[in-house]
Amino acid sequence: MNSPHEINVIKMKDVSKVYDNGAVALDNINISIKRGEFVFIVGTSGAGKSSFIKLLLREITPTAGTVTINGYNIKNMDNHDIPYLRRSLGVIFQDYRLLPNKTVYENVAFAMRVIESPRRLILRSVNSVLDVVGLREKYKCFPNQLSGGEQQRVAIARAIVNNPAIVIADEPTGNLDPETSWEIMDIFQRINAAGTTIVMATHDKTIVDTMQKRVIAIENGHIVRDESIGGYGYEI
Ligand SMILES: Nc1ncnc2c1ncn2[C@@H]1O[C@H](COP(=O)(O)OP(=O)(O)OP(=O)(O)O)[C@@H](O)[C@H]1O
Repeated sequence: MNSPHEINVIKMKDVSKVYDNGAVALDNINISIKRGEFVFIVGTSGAGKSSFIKLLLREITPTAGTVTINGYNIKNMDNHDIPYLRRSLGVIFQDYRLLPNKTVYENVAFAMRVIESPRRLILRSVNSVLDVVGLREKYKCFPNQLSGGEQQRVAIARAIVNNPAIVIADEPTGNLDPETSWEIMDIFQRINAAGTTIVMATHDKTIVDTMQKRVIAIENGHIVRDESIGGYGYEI
């Protein structure tokens, strides 16, 4: 079922994830994230953050309960709905994951080619998102000719080029120095201000404490805190 006007773009109801070896990564999680929210996911190592993110990306399915993303129940989806779900999500990782032998332009355009967007639309959209991340002049560069921060900006451009409802970022500033991290956060703020929901897992205390956004803290597979304006909450 696709309900693009649903207010909750992410919903987890009584969700548990138990891996094959018996490890309980998530235990009875209940959350709703509304369209346009900016949410930090925090927690100590092994708390369950990656499992939470993997559920959102449908890399794993819940052992129990229901995960609904942009109106799709990720567990019992029709095959023809899967590309639509993917299109409603933009994903950014700590290690950028760019294609090394493609230029900046081609890395971003690739996300549109795989969904068979028309060439003219690709040209217009890629130029427009390269403007958003401030990399229009570097469109011909290859990833190894860019700094870490620039590579992450390409990854952001690629994540947003298909206009997703939700951007999921897993430790996007984990490899970056503080100043560059703030450049990335400025871009996220702008994307969020334009209406995109952002869910970001992070260990960066300064960023979480400064941004004053919703914070969901996970510990031992449980949500131990969910504050609409929160802080990091852990000593580092
Ligand atoms: N594929 C797997 N098979 C078995 N157990 C797993 C698997 N992935 C994670 N786990 C276990 O599930 C629990 C939660 O792990 P998860 O990776 O979600 O934590 P995390 O909060 O992302 O940690 P980190 O911050 O270190 O990445 C841990 O006890 C982990 O050992």
